[in-house]
Amino acid sequence: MLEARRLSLARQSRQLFSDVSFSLEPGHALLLQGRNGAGKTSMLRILAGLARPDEGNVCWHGKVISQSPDYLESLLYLGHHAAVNTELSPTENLRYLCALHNDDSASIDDILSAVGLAGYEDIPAGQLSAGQQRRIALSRLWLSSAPLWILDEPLTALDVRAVAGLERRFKQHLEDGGMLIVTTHQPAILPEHATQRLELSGLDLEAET
Ligand SMILES: Nc1ncnc2c1ncn2[C@@H]1O[C@H](COP(=O)(O)OP(=O)(O)OP(=O)(O)O)[C@@H](O)[C@H]1O
Repeated sequence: MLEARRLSLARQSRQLFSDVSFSLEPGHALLLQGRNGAGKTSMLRILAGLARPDEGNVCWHGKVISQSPDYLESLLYLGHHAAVNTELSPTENLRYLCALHNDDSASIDDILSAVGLAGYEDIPAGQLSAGQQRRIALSRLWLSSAPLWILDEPLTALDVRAVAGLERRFKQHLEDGGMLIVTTHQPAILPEHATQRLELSGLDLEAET
């Protein structure tokens, strides 16, 4: 189980969020919402252990994540600019990812087909469209066995078919007992019954309206 305990963060003398707590159980998703600049990415980075809050902490199975050596192995984090080597083809990018995940069993062709890149396997990623490059990055979701996925705007640049494929992958991950924390402007992609919502108001932004 993942627990956020009384998280607070200020940036550029603005309080982004204050005293935020939640817990996430296996099989459940958390949808993080809020307008531009509200602090969603900042929150995701804290939950992934990439940044520290001003106050509060994040616990994984009851232990603070900085003292939980297995946390990073349990986590798949995909940021805004998910890493894709633009000089390598989709197949080569996936070979590299397989090596990273110590996975020699994955069928690269099957994964590329699942993410809709059949026919583009051997073209350098730099010559592919933004959405096709995004699909390469998202193929990590087919490779990883990490129980906790933290994804920052994963649907950016994706077309309707790719979004549908991702929706199926999310559903399967949750049914397998995985957990998902995600920011997206298309909340319908998440199963309603297994999803909790957390709205970040970007506290001082409220005063601007
Ligand atoms: N490392 C940093 N140093 C200073 N300010 C930062 C830093 N990271 C984020 N901020 C500021 O914190 C605020 C929240 O940024 P954040 O990226 O978390 O928002 P967001 O909700 O993800 O926005 P968007 O929907 O536009 O992606 C912004 O005003 C941003 O300028």
